[in-house]
Amino acid sequence: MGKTIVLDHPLIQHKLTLIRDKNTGAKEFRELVEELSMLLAYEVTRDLPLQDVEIETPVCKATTKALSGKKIGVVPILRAGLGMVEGILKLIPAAKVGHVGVYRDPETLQPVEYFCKLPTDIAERDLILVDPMLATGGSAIASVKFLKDRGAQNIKLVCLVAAPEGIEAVQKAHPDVDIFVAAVDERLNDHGYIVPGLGDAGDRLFGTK
Ligand SMILES: O=P(O)(O)OC[C@H]1O[C@H](OP(=O)(O)OP(=O)(O)O)[C@H](O)[C@@H]1O
Ligand SMILES: O=c1cc[nH]c(=O)[nH]1
Ligand SMILES: [Mg+2]
Repeated sequence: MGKTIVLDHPLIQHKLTLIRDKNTGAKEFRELVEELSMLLAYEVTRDLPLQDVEIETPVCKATTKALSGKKIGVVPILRAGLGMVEGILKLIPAAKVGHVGVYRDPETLQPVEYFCKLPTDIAERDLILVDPMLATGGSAIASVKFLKDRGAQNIKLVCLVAAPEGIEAVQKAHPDVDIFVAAVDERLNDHGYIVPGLGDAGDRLFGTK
């Protein structure tokens, strides 16, 4: 079974409260999602491999650590996942970015796939799949399958707010995928929205409501 890691650092909890507030406008919402993504990325990349490098400090020669160059891919689930990309790229600028387009049908809540553009060497990369919201889990499950069908083997799912139902569904469908979240909320409402949640992340990021 994949692990679910809840990242409850005080800075993360504080910024989450700000984006949950319905009075937070699109500009501040976008900035906070970027900052939160950066804070999550710090923990998500904790297991990146290092190698010894020889350098010379102003004082002496030294053997120190540097990233060994593991290939990473960041894959946002369109649209809302786009809001998380810049924050992660600030920490790992060499990562390549793939895009998976999935929206949730508002009536059936079933995921509808409409776009996919991935780096050609996707199978060699460790992937960080990002979406602010994990509700029923349908979109994330379909996106992980998308990536696996194209050869991806090592996928981490990174979300801001998750419902217990969504976590359980992803763990069941893809037990090899670890999930990193800033908060696990109470439940889903009758319309499949996370309670208390933050509303529709895509609409709040892009001002489409
Ligand atoms: O876990 P699920 O029940 O599948 O719901 C979560 C999905 O819903 C939202 O996307 P939405 O369909 O609103 O598309 P958008 O990002 O284009 O707004 C959200 O960003 C997730 O992708
Ligand atoms: O609460 C929710 C559920 C799905 N998608 C969102 O953007 N928010
Ligand atoms: Mg949306």
